[in-house]
Amino acid sequence: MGRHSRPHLVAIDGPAGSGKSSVSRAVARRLGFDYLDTGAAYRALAWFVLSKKIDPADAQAVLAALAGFDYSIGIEPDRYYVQVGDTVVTDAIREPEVSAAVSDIARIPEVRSYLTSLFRTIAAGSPRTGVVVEGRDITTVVAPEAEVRILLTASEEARMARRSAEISTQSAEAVAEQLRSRDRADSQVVEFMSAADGVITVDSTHLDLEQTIDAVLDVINTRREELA
Ligand SMILES: Nc1ncnc2c1ncn2[C@@H]1O[C@H](COP(=O)(O)OP(=O)(O)OP(=O)(O)O)[C@@H](O)[C@H]1O
Ligand SMILES: Nc1ccn([C@@H]2O[C@H](COP(=O)(O)O)[C@@H](O)[C@H]2O)c(=O)n1
Repeated sequence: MGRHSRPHLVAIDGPAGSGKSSVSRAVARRLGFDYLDTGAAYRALAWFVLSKKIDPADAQAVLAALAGFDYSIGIEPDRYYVQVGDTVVTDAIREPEVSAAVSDIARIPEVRSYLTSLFRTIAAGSPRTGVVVEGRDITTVVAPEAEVRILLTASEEARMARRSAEISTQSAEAVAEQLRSRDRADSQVVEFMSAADGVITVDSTHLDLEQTIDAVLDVINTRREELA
């Protein structure tokens, strides 16, 4: 595919377990777009900080560590990986201790502005015609200019049930409490429970994964027709 001036952006936000990653990746595949998982960078930084025995709540120490944070991510939907230095951390960043530490990292304003500019650089460098970017503040902070902006929601009950179906090493109650407390902490820093002006809500509570992917594709196609 030849170079172009700027890839089209689809911005998707939502709470933990709403289906952002699985839906965004599938949508990117169908559109021939790249897929940028922004939560992976916050998680990778949390992993990096923990690996150095730094307290994630110690903002000064985290910021000092940021200088040595050598991060890379695969944005092709079928070549997804997350790497810090020479270490592939694709699976390690999903471990419960990283999930428990990540909100402390994400509340540090300098971390947010550093990663926001990294996300913009990565998305702008995509050789494809578009990028689906997902996270918590993509529609509002990272890419408020995106052509299509979507808030992907689902009831708390549905999100907990989906997440606990994935995790066999912890009780459903423990998984639910972790999800709830992460959303509570993250909500103090960014707004992702209700849609900002111009952001379209897709509620997947009563949809299965395929239906949700189709609903998001419908929103994208309608919006792109409006803009054409
Ligand atoms: N509409 C849906 N119906 C049923 N299951 C779904 C649906 N959407 C997503 N899932 C499943 O729910 C789980 C959580 O989805 P996913 O990891 O994509 O959420 P997320 O919003 O990226 O979460 P997090 O922010 O915690 O990383 C996955 O197992 C996914 O397959
Ligand atoms: N745009 C974003 C994306 C993520 N975060 C923080 O990272 C955590 C992990 O995100 P997942 O999508 O992988 O669950 C999340 O809990 C937030 O703390 C963020 O702040 N902004």
